[in-house]
Parts: sequence; structure tokens; C-alpha cells
Amino acid sequence: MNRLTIRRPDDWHLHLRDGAMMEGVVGDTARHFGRAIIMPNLVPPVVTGDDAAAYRDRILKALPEGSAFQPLMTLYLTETTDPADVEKAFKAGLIQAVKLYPAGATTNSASGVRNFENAMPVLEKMAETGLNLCVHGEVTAHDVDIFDREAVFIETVLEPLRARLPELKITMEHVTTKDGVDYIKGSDCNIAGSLTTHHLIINRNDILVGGIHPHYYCLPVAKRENHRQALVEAATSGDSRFFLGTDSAPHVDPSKECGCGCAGIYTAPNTMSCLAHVFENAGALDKLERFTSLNGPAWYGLEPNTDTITLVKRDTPVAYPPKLYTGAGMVTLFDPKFALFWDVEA
Ligand SMILES: NC(=O)N[C@@H](CC(=O)O)C(=O)O
Ligand SMILES: [Zn+2]
Ligand SMILES: [Zn+2]
Repeated sequence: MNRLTIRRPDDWHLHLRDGAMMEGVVGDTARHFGRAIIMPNLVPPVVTGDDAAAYRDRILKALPEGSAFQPLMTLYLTETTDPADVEKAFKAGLIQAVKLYPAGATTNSASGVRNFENAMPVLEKMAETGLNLCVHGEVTAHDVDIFDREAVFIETVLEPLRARLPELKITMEHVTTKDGVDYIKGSDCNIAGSLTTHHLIINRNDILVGGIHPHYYCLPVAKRENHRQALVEAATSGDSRFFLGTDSAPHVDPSKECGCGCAGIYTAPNTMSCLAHVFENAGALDKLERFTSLNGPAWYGLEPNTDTITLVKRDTPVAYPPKLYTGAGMVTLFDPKFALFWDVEA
């Protein structure tokens, strides 16, 4: 097969940042994707309904002329978030989810939750109203190894929370482990998982072998190869509980290539090319549309996009510029380390 037309995809986990960076990157997502769940981890974070409305307006203003791209907004959960404000924003159709960052777990998560008891009133309100909780699922305790933090989160935070609030709908974002995949598969309702493009392609060797490779560093950190294989199996299985959330997370090169490099990988421009390659290799091109365009909207209670995109397999590799020049600085594009022949037809 060398041509594939699918419903226009959506991205269920995206970092657009703000200001000059946002203006530089938003077009890369809007080119291929109909909608995206926009992460609220700005500095300062998007905490209130008013913050989300203002941020959404800035994104819409930065879109290329004629773009129909829709940003789906989220609120950053803090220990002082007001349940009434969250409910109001949800009922007004302004937000699609609330995002839980354990404090200190990842980029710009300092305002996140330390004591879950303090977040319970908001979580109870969300369970009652059917508003989705998106989670960065890693514990932060110093004595828990970074490669175990997702599995320990499932056991010590996620499972107790779900036992306490079974009605709460939870998206486990950027699942990186077989433990995460198995946990979702073994649950009968109210939990789904998003998978990133890069975690379907890299394992921890890509970060650490032959020198330290900061452009493959993200959180949750890529794990062993058997975990990557479990993620590919989940993505290509057609199971409706798994869908694309690229976690495309641009940082300027000086923030990545330094003594304490930021976590985050920029994948927006070549995600669809990478995914077509991964799905073709798995003999599952026929499942790509479910993963990128159908499972996500079904989980979030939305209709799939009505228009389509066409992927074409070229005879020669598609050349993506290795770096994007934004007003904020240079951003390095994810390099899958294999040639990409699949292209999105303009
Ligand atoms: N994924 C990352 O490594 N980084 C994200 C934050 C996040 O999604 O955890 C970022 O904002 O840069
Ligand atoms: Zn995260
Ligand atoms: Zn993210």
C-alpha cells in the first residue's frame, strides 16, 4: 500500500507554550491535526477558567490564516483550585480536562499537587460532572528509581484514587511501560491511555548509549525495549482505550543542550510520518486511523473530525528540516533515526 486516507487526526496531549515559541510551533500541529488537548504547564500555569479563556484566545490568534484547528483547553490542578470555577469552565464548554501534575514530576510542575487530600474536592466534583482527569503518572520520591516511577504511581496513587472515586474518568498520559499498558487493559472502565510518537520509537539506549543525547530525553523517561514493544502492541492493536497524545514539547536548544537539560521532545511536524512507518512495520496500517483519529474522540465524548488527510509513501525519503527557527530560539525536531517515506499530502 502506498496511499492511505484517514479521518483527520487529533493530538490528545500537546505543549504549545506561549508567546514567540507558541507562534513558532502552532502551525506545525495545525497543518495535520484537527484538534489538540493543550497542556496548561505554562509559567505561571493555566489555573482558572479565565486563564484558559485568555490562553485559548492567544492560540487562536496565532493560527495560520484560514486554519480550522481547535485548541481543547485544560486547567492545571493545584491544591487551591476552586471546584466551582472548574465546574463553571466545563459547563461553559471552555475546558476538556483537568491536568494533574504531581509536584516536581516534570517540566513546570512546581505548582502541582503534593498532598492529594487537598485536591479531593475538585476530583469529587469532576467525578460527579463527568470531567476528565489527565495525569502525568509518576511519583517523585527521591528513593524511587526514575525508571520505576510510573509503575509505582499506578500502585500507590492511581489505584487508590480509582478505588476511592470509581466514577472519575482518568486519562493516563504518555504511558511508557508495559505495566501501564497492562493496567489499562486490565481495567473495565473509566481509564484510557495516550501514547506518544517517540515512545513508540525510542528506548533508553537512545538517550544514553555512546554519549548522552539530550534530544531523546523526556519525562516519563523512555524505558527498556520490552516496554517499547508493549506500547507498539497497544497502539497497533486497535484497542479503543489507546490513542495518540504526541506530548510534542518544544524547548529551545540551549535549554536542552546544557548541564541540566529540560525534558521534552518536539515531534509535531513529523509525527504522522513516524506513525505511518511504525504502523506499517507492525503490519497494522489499517489500525492507524483508530489510533490517531477515532479512539481519542470516542473517549472524550466528541465526534471524529469530518474531513480527512491522505498519507502517501514516497520513493525517496521525506526531508524534514532538523531544526525549527522560532522567535524564541532554535528547536530541534525529533529524529527517529530511520528514513521517513510516508508523507502527508498537502
Ligand atoms: N514530556 C516532557 O518531557 N516534558 C513536558 C512535560 C510533560 O509532559 O511531562 C514539557 O512541558 O516539556
Ligand atoms: Zn507529563
Ligand atoms: Zn507533556
